[in-house]
Amino acid sequence: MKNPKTVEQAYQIAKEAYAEFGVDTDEAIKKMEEVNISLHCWQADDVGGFETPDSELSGGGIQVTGNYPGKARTIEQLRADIEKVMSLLPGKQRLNLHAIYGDFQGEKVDRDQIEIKHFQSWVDWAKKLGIGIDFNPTCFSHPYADDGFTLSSKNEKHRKFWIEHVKRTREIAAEIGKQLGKPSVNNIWIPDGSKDIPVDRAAHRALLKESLDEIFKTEFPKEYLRDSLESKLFGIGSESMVVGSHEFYTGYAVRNNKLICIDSGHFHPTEQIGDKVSSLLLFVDELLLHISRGVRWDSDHVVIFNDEVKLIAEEIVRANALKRIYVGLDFFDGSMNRIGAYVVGTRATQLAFLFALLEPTEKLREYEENGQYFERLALLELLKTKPFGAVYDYYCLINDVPVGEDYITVIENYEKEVLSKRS
Ligand SMILES: C[C@H](O)[C@H](O)[C@@H](O)C(=O)CO
Ligand SMILES: [Mn+2]
Repeated sequence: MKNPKTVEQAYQIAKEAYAEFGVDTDEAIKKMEEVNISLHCWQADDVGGFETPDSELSGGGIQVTGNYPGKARTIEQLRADIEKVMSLLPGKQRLNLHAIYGDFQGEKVDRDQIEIKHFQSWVDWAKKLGIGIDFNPTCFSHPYADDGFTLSSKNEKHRKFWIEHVKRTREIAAEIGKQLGKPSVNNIWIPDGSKDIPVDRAAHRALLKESLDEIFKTEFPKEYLRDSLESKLFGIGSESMVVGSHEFYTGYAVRNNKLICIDSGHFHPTEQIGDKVSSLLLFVDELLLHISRGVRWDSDHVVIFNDEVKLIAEEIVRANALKRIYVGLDFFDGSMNRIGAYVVGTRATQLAFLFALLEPTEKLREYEENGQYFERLALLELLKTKPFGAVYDYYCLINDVPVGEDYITVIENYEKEVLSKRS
């Protein structure tokens, strides 16, 4: 176990190193309070949900691979897992819930029938923990989504069914926000798309617009509900067209004052997601992030502290926009200890924000304005070798959570004592 004295000493050295650049490490740690990460419930059970005891992800252009033992099979198990994850993370998190994770008590409740009563036990649980809850309609793993279309379906019966589902998720999210005293972000992502070259993109996009107009007819107070729209470039089985493209939702969100959700796994691999932040923030009030890691055709690998995530955090901090950003995660990996995956991914995201908060941005801007480009590049490079790990360790220490590799043993023990005993 890490010796707290050593952690403090390392922090003092780091504090001095950053002070040489005019950066106050205490202030950076304080600012981390504004980085309130929404933990996606679906990493704990491979996006199965609780509609039936054996619910599994199907379709939707997304896929979970791996069969590592210990996935959560009940609400109680999922809550225990999330609480375990939270006990290993500094700062305060939120929970991001999908509509298929209701407390249905063995009753068959179709998606167009869900109500707040199915989520009340989640709200009560969140109240106890003092956390907020975000929400999502689930427009996949359902027979009415099997043909690849939901809100943009040409089948009127199916389209109406999904419109009703999404309307209900907005009502539920608004009630969650009201009861918890923190707005709930209801993020709409639909899988609609086409494997091969479609000829009627226009009709599907017109239908999606019509469906959204109908869904958003009802207004809810902003302090209870935020509406967000998530685009995607392609999915598995929707390689040739996704109806809800980036252009579609950017246009819709700007015109209708909605949040845009940027999922970092949903763009072309050479696109820099961080580059989008300063543009979008000029035209929408707030953004939702789904921090993920795309690897080849998969958009949902466990987040690591890579250049992609670093740039996203840097651009948000440089734009002084932490208060306008909701940070969520979106990855699902069934090939490793799922609790470990959460902690690695969330800590990596926190590390990216802390790294950004430790940047001497004013100095870098000064170099840039003077045309001192070598100096700008040199400083950016030097920052990569500064002791930000010691600052993160100290952040963990003062939050009373395991420092550094200490969390690995805790998770191994949880696996031995809890996860391995699940059937
Ligand atoms: C389960 C989520 O809704 C889903 O991952 C969505 O956010 C997405 O990113 C689909 O690729
Ligand atoms: Mn996503």
